[in-house]
Amino acid sequence: MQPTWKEIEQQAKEWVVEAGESIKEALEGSFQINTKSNPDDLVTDVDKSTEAFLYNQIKRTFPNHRFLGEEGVSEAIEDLKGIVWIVDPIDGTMNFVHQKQNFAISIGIYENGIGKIGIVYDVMKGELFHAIDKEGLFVDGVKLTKQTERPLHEAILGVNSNWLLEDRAYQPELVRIAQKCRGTRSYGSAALEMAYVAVDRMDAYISFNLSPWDYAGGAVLLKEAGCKATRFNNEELSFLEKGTVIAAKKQLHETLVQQLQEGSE
Ligand SMILES: Nc1nc2c(ncn2[C@@H]2O[C@H](COP(=O)(O)O)[C@@H](O)[C@H]2O)c(=O)[nH]1
Ligand SMILES: [Mg+2]
Ligand SMILES: [Mg+2]
Repeated sequence: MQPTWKEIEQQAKEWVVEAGESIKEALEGSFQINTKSNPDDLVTDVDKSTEAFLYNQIKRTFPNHRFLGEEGVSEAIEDLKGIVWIVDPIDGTMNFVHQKQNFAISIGIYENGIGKIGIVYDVMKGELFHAIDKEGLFVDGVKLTKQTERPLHEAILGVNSNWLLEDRAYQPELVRIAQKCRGTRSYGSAALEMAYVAVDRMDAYISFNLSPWDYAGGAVLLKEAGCKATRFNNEELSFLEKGTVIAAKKQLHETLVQQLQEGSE
């Protein structure tokens, strides 16, 4: 008999907490640090061992489920058919290495491309953001029901200052948006920043260059919070390709997409 989404979510939550304990132990010792696409794109053997732990648990327990992870522990996948676990074992590796905090384990479980379960676990704070499709958003088992829409001038916006300084597409529009909002914040973990929008600690999060595993978990949390997460051009997020992300309360999302589109015309 197929497990229920509740049973799958419960199992996934247990695994992320167990993985978090191993990550905390690793932080007390030494670990290997390497780089990937550029000198600032860090990866450690803890990222890889965490992904391997989650992959092995999933394949042992749900053998017909598929896996898409950042560190390539499993074979690559070209489609989202069936049930796919999209996993970032440590989102915010730079923070893990430099700060030993402000990082998360992120899991999005998708069925034929539709988000069914989202889990973002702040390992050092022990804060677990979780959601099942159509069942609401929870933090550590407590359901969140309140979401406040705020206009741009009253909004806290999650944006990395790099996007405002570098000569990038949309840079003038992003500067104008940053000038209009109440304040900006940057935590260096898309998974955490999308969870913060979902639980109303920020009103929007904007980023270039994110991978599906950075946002697959947060996208489900945001859907259950009644928020919206799309590409800058309002197209749906792809869970197979990198790209831009705007995650926000619904009305603010519309404002932000409009302001970005106005500038790009
Ligand atoms: N300043 C930049 N930050 C980036 C970029 N791409 C992603 N990010 C942020 O870092 C983490 C990377 O995730 P990890 O799993 O590799 O630690 C991601 O969540 C974003 O917050 C970038 O090009 N520049
Ligand atoms: Mg990541
Ligand atoms: Mg990662």
